[in-house]
Amino acid sequence: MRYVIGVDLGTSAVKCLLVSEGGEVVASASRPFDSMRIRSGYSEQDPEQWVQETVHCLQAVMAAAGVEASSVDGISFSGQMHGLVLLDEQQRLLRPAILWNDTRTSAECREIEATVGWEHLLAIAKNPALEGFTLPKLLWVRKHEPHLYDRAAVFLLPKDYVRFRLTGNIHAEFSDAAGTLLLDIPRREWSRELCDALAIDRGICPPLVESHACVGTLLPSIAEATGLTPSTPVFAGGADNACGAIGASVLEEDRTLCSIGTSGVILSPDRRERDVTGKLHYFNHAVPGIDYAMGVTLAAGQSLSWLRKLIAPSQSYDSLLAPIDSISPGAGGLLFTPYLSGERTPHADADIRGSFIGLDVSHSQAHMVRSVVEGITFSLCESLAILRAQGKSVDRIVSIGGGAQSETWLQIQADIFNAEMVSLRHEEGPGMGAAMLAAVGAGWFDRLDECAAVFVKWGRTFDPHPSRVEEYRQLFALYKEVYQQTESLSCRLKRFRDAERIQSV
Ligand SMILES: Nc1ncnc2c1ncn2[C@@H]1O[C@H](COP(=O)(O)OP(=O)(O)O)[C@@H](O)[C@H]1O
Ligand SMILES: O=C(CO)[C@@H](O)[C@H](O)COP(=O)(O)O
Repeated sequence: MRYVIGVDLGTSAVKCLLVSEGGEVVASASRPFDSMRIRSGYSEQDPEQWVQETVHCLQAVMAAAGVEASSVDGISFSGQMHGLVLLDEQQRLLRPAILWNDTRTSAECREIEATVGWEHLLAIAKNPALEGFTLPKLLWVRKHEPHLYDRAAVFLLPKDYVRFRLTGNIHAEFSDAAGTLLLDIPRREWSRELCDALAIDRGICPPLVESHACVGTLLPSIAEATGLTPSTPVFAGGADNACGAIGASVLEEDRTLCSIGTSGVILSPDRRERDVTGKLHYFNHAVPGIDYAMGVTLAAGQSLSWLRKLIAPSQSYDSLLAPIDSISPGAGGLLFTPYLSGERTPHADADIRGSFIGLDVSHSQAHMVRSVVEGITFSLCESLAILRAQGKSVDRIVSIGGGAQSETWLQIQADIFNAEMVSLRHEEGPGMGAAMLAAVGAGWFDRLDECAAVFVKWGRTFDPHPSRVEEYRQLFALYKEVYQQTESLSCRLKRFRDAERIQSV
């Protein structure tokens, strides 16, 4: 039997999967990370911790599976998007990584828009300047930490840094590069025009390769630490949302994905540039020749993990969600907006913050949990509504991520989205897409759709229930008003939030 390994560098953890030729997960391992939030809006992680925990997980899957190291035909990666990792001439880290959910860069976003122009930016990078993207972070470091910026020789995205440390080779691939705002998406090259306009040395951008390209083999020290052989081929991989889509067989325009991890995503492949108006993100897929449109809720699963940590830290997600099944849509008149770290879609607003509206003395913990689950799903429904308004008919959605582990939540997704929800038989997350990129890179299959036909195994289907669809239609209209009503309040509360504080989440 032959195997491949998919590594998913998530925000809350790294997960490694050892996958057989039949697409079965033979062994898996996961190790959690913390994020550092030294101020409101800041979010950083230590890239060294990513490397250590990845090596630990690789060692754990090899030990658990007990397979010959020589039977592993390749490793590939999926990773949290947009994070900035800066290296000096000696390829040493200059500072902690600034993550996708860090929103300190509003001033830099305005600077990019003013210098490049909105239309021009959309023509080249296909996206507006958003705080989470990599380019504004680079400009922030240049402005606030010039002593570090001056020493920067190259920037990397999170999974590309881990892959570099495992192979010694520096690369980026298109699906993640698209989320930097420095890629000329139509030309598939780092944008000379954007670099020149913003006075960025194009030499700081890493060389670009395809997602299934072989970029080297394991360093001897890594092979020894993990139990793999130094000749194991390593393939570039993709952005976590692209890999999540691959692992769920969302490869063509007729499919749509809902992913609820730390963030939440509605993603649909696109060959026609239906949305390059900046309402949704528009990125290269890790599937050759196709792009995708995507809307992002910054704190999706994170809103639930935040609530659990506050009110029931010892409860599992399963037991936290068990009582919400007996509560009706609308959680007894309680609405939640998940803007815990600002928002991206449909409100590109770093200053908005979340709210519970309608708290009543009769509300229990279960009402709060249900309203958080509903609020996250309403937020994703706003992205879905944009896709539908652009003419995409969405009747069936594949649901992945931590949020797809709960049947109650899957039914709520069906009722709020008014679409049939399909889960995967084994919810493995984007690591499966990474394993599939390794399987194609290793030559097991010529194309990802051929691989998907073998690897992707469907789970249960959840149909929308007409009466609940109607109730949620009415609640969704109220939910959408909460942003309008709280926007100015959130803005005026900002100076109180900005009081410095140190915490880890
Ligand atoms: N059993 C569960 N039921 C419902 N939600 C869950 C469950 N397990 C995890 N989650 C949600 O999924 C989130 C983690 O999803 P995951 O895909 O593992 O995250 P990431 O890839 O961003 O690190 C948690 O924050 C939580 O909100
Ligand atoms: O910023 C985005 C997409 O634009 C996020 O989706 C990150 O890619 C993090 O993903 P998760 O850790 O939630 O999977």
